[in-house]
Amino acid sequence: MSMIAAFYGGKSILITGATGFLGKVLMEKLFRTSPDLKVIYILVRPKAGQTLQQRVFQILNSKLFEKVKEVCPNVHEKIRAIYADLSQNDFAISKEDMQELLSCTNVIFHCAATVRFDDTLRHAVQLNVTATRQLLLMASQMPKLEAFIHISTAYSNCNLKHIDEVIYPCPVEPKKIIDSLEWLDDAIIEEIAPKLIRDWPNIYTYTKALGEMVVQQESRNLNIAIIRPSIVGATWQEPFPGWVDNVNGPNGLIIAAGKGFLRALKATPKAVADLIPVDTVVNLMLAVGWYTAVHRPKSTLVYHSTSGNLNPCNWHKMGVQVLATFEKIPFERAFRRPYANFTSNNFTSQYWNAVSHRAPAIIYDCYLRLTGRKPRMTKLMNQILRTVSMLEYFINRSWEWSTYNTEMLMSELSPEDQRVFNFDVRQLNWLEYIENYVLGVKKYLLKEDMAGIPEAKQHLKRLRNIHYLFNTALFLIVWRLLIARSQMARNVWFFIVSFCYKFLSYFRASSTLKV
Ligand SMILES: CCCCCCCCCCCCCCCCCCCCCCCCCCCCCC(=O)SCCNC(=O)CCNC(=O)[C@H](O)C(C)(C)COP(=O)(O)OP(=O)(O)OC[C@H]1O[C@@H](n2cnc3c(N)ncnc32)[C@H](O)[C@@H]1OP(=O)(O)O
Ligand SMILES: NC(=O)C1=CN([C@@H]2O[C@H](COP(=O)(O)OP(=O)(O)OC[C@H]3O[C@@H](n4cnc5c(N)ncnc54)[C@H](OP(=O)(O)O)[C@@H]3O)[C@@H](O)[C@H]2O)C=CC1
Repeated sequence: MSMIAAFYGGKSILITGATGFLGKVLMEKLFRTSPDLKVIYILVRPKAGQTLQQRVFQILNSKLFEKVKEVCPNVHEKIRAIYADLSQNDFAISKEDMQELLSCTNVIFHCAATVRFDDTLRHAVQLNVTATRQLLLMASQMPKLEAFIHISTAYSNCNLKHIDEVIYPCPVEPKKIIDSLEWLDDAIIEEIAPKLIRDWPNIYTYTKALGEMVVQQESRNLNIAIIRPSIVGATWQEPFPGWVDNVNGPNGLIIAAGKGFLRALKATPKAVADLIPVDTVVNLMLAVGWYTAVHRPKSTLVYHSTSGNLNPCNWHKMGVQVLATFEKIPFERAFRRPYANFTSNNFTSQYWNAVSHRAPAIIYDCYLRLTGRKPRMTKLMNQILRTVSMLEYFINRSWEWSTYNTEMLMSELSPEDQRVFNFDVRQLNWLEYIENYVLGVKKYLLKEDMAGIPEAKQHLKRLRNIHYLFNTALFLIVWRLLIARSQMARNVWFFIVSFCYKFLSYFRASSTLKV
């Protein structure tokens, strides 16, 4: 019997960010392994014209939840969506809902955040810092609360090279920042933002670091733990391999590469690609929830959910496997054949951007214009290059994350819990994982049918022929222009032609002699 699964039985669990990538997988696993849990409260806002109920309905009816519905047929009754906007005072939760949350919650998983790298400082602080403080305040008024699990990121201290499982202080107190944002206007905030974030690469990682400090300062006598995942990727094993549902992090790049838009990347091939499957992170979260509630560690423990320390894979290996998978299972209607260069040199990277990205986009847009259609490729390419430039920081560096607490927890689990809540990334086979990942992107993100693979392969063959034809024509045009203008080029040309002619004559003569 799994002790962790039993622990969540009969519990009321509050999840923020349940509609996000991590949150959905967390709910799925909770319902599947502890179907006798009492209720999962989720704080949700209406979005994209959908009501709360419609959003929950959509999640529960997705492929991700197919197994859950077998194990826990009354899952609809066990999920209680509460209207909340985490960027508002008191989260804009009604009095009655707040009362219920305060009196019933046993465990909190705080996943909600803005993960955009370019968010405004005001919004990112509201969500990643102030909302965390507000939730901690609520938690301190919950008499039945046993554990508060805060999800941060392994990159919250990416200004350091070696990162321990401790909370590092930020140069400016979070409280000072929260207070000053109340009276500063937006223009001034954006002006001071670069000075505040110093050597953090973006507002996201900086505000996540502030969020951790808030957790430390406002922990009161709560049982709190912090989990820091690195780059969260598709599911490894559960509920099935390769599930993924948004374009963040590597996902968007895999699409861009598979569709042939992205053919060069400024990356350091030997740098560690610290990906961690989302189900591994969720298993660790549930184990940490149990451990924090049952063992009540004296201080706030930080757990790294990273792979580089235990089972490293670098960007070169990852890139090669991604490309190999595109060969086997290509994406449909690719713009160009998937191919890529990793370069760590600025100049070469600019060159590849011009030749491999911008030029084909401009040529294609000319073609669209000539055929009376609206040009769109240059805009799309600019968008992709902007995204890539935001991610470049993370694919050109390596970090060392210590994992003492995570390993300690692994050793505390019973063999059954180690199996059901496996977060031992040493067992991960990267090649298999990446193949399933790319397949998952194709199936669950692009919604492409496997039956379309032969046609996709045909399309790639056509693209290869167009590529050869285009290159040959380009070569001949350039050469013809050179010959017209330069004596030197003409001499070289005559030399090559006469050499070929002599070679052919010799070859013909020797074969005639043999006969
Ligand atoms: C010797 C070597 C030889 C090598 C040979 C082999 C070479 C092989 C090479 C293979 C080529 C490459 C293959 C790929 C291999 C894998 C590469 C993986 C690289 C992975 C890099 C990952 C780095 C992640 C770092 C994460 C660190 C922190 C982790 C976290 O804690 S949190 C989660 C991270 N958060 C995010 O990822 C959010 C990032 N996104 C943003 O901040 C914003 O979206 C934005 C990028 C700033 C863009 O903002 P905009 O307002 O301009 O646009 P908007 O958001 O509205 O989106 C516009 C459209 O763009 C789409 N889009 C969004 N994100 C991405 C994305 N990541 N990739 C692609 N496209 C994206 C979005 O969907 C919109 O589309 P539309 O709706 O159609 O308009
Ligand atoms: N994905 C990754 O690679 C990594 C993620 N993390 C951390 O994991 C956590 C979850 O990330 P992930 O699931 O990927 O992110 P997503 O962007 O997929 O999910 C974010 C969640 O936060 C919710 N949210 C955002 N703003 C509000 C708001 N104002 N009110 C209510 N809810 C809000 C979103 O709700 P809605 O659906 O309404 O937008 C969504 O449910 C975050 O704390 C992130 O920092 C850490 C390391 C890596």
